[in-house]
Amino acid sequence: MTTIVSSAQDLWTSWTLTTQICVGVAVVLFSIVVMKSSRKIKYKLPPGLPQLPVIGNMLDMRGGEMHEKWWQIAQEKKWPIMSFKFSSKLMLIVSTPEVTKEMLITKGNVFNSRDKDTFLNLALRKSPDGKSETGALFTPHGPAWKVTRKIMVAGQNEFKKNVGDQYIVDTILPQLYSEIAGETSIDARIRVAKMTVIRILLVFVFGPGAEQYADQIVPLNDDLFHVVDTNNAIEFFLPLVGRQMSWLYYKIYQRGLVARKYKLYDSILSQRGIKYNQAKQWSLSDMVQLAEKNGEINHYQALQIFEECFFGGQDTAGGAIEGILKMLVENQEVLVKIQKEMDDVVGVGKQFRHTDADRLPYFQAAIKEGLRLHRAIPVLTPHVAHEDTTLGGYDIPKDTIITVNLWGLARDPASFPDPFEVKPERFLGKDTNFSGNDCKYVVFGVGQRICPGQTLALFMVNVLVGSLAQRYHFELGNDWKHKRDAGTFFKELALHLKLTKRHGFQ
Ligand code: HEM
Repeated sequence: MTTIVSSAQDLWTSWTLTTQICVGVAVVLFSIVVMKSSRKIKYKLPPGLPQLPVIGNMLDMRGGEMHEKWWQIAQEKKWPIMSFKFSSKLMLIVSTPEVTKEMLITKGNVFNSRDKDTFLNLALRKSPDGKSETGALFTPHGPAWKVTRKIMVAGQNEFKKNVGDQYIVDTILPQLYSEIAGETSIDARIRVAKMTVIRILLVFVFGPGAEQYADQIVPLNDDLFHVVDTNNAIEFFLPLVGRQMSWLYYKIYQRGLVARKYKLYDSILSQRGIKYNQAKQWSLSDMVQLAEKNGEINHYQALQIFEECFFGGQDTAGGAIEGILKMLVENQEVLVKIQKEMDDVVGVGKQFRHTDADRLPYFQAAIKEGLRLHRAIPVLTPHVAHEDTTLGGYDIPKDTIITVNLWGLARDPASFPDPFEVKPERFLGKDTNFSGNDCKYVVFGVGQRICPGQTLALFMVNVLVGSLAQRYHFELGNDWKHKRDAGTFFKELALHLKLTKRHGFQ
C-alpha cells in the first residue's frame, strides 16, 4: 500500500513537474509569439499584393519587365508606395513624384544609406582585405562615401575645362570614324556605347593616351556585369542558398575580377607617372593620388574610385546613348530637325562641340526626351533609411530596402501627356533640369545620392549623339531585329545602324 501510495505520489510529482515544464515552455513560446506579433503590428507598412509563403510576390512578376509590372500594379491600385516581397526579402517601391520628393529631399538625411548585405554591396564596397569601406556606389552613409563622391564630382568639372572637348574631338571621334568607315552596318553597342564610352572614361580617369586600354577594360567590365546579373538572380530567387552562393561569388569576384582590374589600374598609373598641375595632361588620377598622398583616402579607395567610374559609367551612359540613337533612327523627323538646327547654328561641315548645345534648343530637348524614354537604369539604386521613419503616411522600419520606379515616373501621364510618344517639343521653352527637384523628371537620382557622374555622363551623351547626328544619316542595319536579350542594363539586342555621311563632312 505504502509502495502504491509512494508511487502514486512519485507519479503525481513527476506529472506536475512535466506539466510545469510544459506550461513554462508554452508561456515562453506564447510570449515570443505575442512579442513578435506586437512587433509586427507596430508598423503600418505600405500596402502590397497578397504574398505566398516562401516565394512572396514572385509570381506577380510573370510576363513582363519588373519595373513595368510594378508600374502597372501601382497605377491599378493607386498605390504611391507599395510593398513587394522577393521570396523573403521585402522591398518598397515608390511610384509618385510627391513621395519621391519626401524620400529624397524632405527626408534626404534619413534615406541616404545603402543595404549592407547584398553580394554586390559587399563586393563593391569593401577592400579585398575586408577591412575598409572603399567606394561610393554601394557604400552606406559615412566618411568613405563622402570623400569618394567629393573627388569624383570635382574631377568632372576639371575634365571639361582642361581636356574634355578638345581631346575627344581631335583624337577619340576620328578614331571612331575611321573604325566605322568601311562598315556597311555598324554595331552601335560595341563601337559607340562600349568602346567609345570607355575610351572617354579612360581619358577622364587616367588622362590623354589612356584610351589604348579600352580593349582590356571592356571584357573585364562585361564579366563583372555577368557576375552581378547572376548573383542578383540567385539572391532574389533562391534566398536559402543565396547567401552561400553570394559568398562564393564574392570570393570569385574579389580574388578574380577585382584583383585583375586593380592590377591593371596600378599598371596604368605606373606607366603614366604623376603629373600634377599640368593642365593639358589633367586626369582624375592626379586628384586621387593627391588625396591619397594627403591621407584623405587609402590606396584601395583610390583604386575603387577608378573602378566605379568604369562600372558606374560604362553601361549607364552607353545604354542611354544607344537608346537615344535608336529613338532617332525610329523617328527620322526628330533626326532631320536636329540636323537642320545644327546646319543653321553650328554650320555645315563644322564639327559640333558640346558647348554648342547651349545654342541648340531642339537638340537639347531631343536629348531630354531620349533620356526620359531610354534611361539605362529603370529603378533607383536601392536606398535604405538608417533609422525608423515614415513615408507617404506609412511606417518604414530602419534598414528596409526602398527604391523609386524611375521608368514609371518618366511615363506618368500627369507629368508627361502621351508618355509613350516621342515628342521633344514637350521640353521646349521649359526649364526642366536634370536635378529634378520636383521629382517628375528624374534621370540621375535626386538629393544626397544623386549620380556623381552626371556632368561627365551628359557631356558624353551630348558629344557622341550630337557628333553622329550631325555627320551621318541613319538607317536601321539589316541584321537588327527587335528582340529581348538578358542583362542588367542592356535588355534589347544590340542596335545595328547603317550610316551614310551627310553632304559637307569629310
Ligand atoms: C547616362 C548615364 C548615367 C545615368 C542615367 C546614371 C544614373 C544614376 C542613378 C539613377 C544613380 C542612383 C542615385 C541614387 O541612388 O539616388 C547613380 C548613382 C551613381 N552613379 Fe550614375 N549614372 C550615369 C552615369 C554615371 C557615370 C559616367 C559615372 C562615373 C563616372 C557614374 C557614377 C555613379 C556613382 C558612383 C553612383 C553612386 C552615388 C552614391 O551612391 O552616392 N554614373 N547614377
